[in-house]
Amino acid sequence: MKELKYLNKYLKKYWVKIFAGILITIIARIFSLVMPSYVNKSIKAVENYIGDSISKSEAKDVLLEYILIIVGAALLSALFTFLMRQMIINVSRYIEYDLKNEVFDHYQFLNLNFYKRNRIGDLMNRISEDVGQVRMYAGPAIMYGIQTLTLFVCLIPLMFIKAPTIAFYTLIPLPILSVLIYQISKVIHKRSTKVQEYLSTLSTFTQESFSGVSVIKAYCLEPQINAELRGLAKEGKDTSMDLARVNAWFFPLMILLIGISNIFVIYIGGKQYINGEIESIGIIAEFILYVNMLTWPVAVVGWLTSIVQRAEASQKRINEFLTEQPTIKNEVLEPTPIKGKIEFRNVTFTYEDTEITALKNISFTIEPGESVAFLGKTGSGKSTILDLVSRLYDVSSGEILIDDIPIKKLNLYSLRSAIGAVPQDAFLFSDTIENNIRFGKEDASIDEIIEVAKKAVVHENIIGFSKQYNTILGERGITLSGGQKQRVSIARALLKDPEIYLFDDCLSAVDTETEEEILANLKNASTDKTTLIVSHRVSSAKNTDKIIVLEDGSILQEGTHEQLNNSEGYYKELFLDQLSDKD
Ligand SMILES: Nc1ncnc2c1ncn2[C@@H]1O[C@H](COP(=O)(O)OP(=O)(O)OP(=O)(O)O)[C@@H](O)[C@H]1O
Repeated sequence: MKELKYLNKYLKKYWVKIFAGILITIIARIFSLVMPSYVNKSIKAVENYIGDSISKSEAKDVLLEYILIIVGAALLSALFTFLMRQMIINVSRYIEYDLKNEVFDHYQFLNLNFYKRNRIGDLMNRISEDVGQVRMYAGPAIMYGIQTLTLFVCLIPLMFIKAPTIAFYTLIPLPILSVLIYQISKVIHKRSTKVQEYLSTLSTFTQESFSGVSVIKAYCLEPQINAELRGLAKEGKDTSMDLARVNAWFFPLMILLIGISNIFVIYIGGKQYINGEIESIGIIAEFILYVNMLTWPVAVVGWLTSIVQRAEASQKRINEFLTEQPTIKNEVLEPTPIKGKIEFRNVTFTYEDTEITALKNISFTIEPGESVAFLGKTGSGKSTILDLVSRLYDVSSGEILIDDIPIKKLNLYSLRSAIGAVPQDAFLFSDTIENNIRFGKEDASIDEIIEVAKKAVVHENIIGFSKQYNTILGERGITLSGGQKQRVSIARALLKDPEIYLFDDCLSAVDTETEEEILANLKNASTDKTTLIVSHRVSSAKNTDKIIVLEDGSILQEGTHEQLNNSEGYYKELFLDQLSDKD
């Protein structure tokens, strides 16, 4: 229960509802206890009539009164049971909602490293499956727990008062039932976890097969994929059958043990009646009803134990993530305005997970409003520089200053709000094109969106779609070409109108003519903005104020297009190469 203590704050938050729910549960149970004793009384009244102790009309009156009491108590019990579910089950839904929000909010705060260390499927599982298991503790477990406790506390003494011998024999099979249900629940849990695991393997496999269908077709891999799927399906069938087999024991076992209890009641009760130890046969009927009332709660004891164990395991998994602290923290609460000067002082950066030192003792300064291009072979560290400017990572040694202030002394949100980043793999949400661009500025008008789309040279493409800016992208809609995606992503950054632009090789998928048009527009849009452009093409770099060529994490060359073109080296070779390609 150590891990589940985490939920106490939510239980406190909803204590009034929970308390009311508990009271209502107790009342509902007490009303349900009325019926068996009135069934007994009714049978006794019939016996009295048969034995001529009361007249027919007296018997009729008494029976009518008892029936009304039974019906009234049943209705009240039903009403309170309804209210009980409304209270306690609703609370568990509120807690589930709060916990999901808390976990999701926390995920948002964690660094990129966290996402690299953990699989997306696992993150999703903890927020859905695990929170669902925890809800079972916060709702049904509390509800059934109170219900069972109330019933035990009220009913068992009552049974012993009414007929101790029958009560003793009736109760013998019930603890056995409880233990058996607990054991079965444990096996069910183990096997259903296996089924869950299998389902996630199957969905990953099918999702990959559908996403990679063009590769599968091109390489004629259909027979292999089918064979693999058949293998998986057989595994799935076997695990599900295992689960079904153990599930099948649940109800027969319950019925068997109720049956045994009922036989005890009839046998022992019958014997006692014959011997005159109990005054009416009605008591046997009353006890049969008690047995049936007790069966589910007794079974629930075993079930609840396994629910609580599962919830504990799930909360442990949730807590593992909730206690994870982001390494990149905002340490400055008040907003810090950003002008756009960027300085790297002897910056070295090593990725923790791969231990690759992507930048080695790099220094450079970019003045506000300057544009700088970063060139170099793949893996030379260009994108890493941009990630460090956004403070997606903190440097391993050295220092980054923005407007002459160490980056850690800036408000993280002010910094990121002042940056318009266009990543290498443009990511677009499964939403309309309009909303994807609006991401850059939530209150932007459609005219503003069209204006930036024009600057990113994607407007013509968009109006070519039948639904134009309302075209849905992604799985539910159309797939944009690589170049179109990049340009929508550029439009999004332009709409943000930030102080610093970070363009990470974001024109690689557009032809050189469009590239030039976009670059000219970007130049106009970003005259007073600090602009960092990562590229493999000289065409993207030649009009910038400065070019930095990287090699293996170090600066190889630095200067303007003219300066670098007039000296031998990587840049000049690249320029000549690309010039001849263009020709
Ligand atoms: N998130 C990451 N985790 C671990 N290692 C990384 C990560 N990103 C990049 N690296 C490694 O750091 C080095 C520099 O990568 P970076 O992406 O900065 O290069 P790049 O010059 O932008 O390359 P490209 O031109 O291919 O985009 C590479 O060796 C790469 O494998």
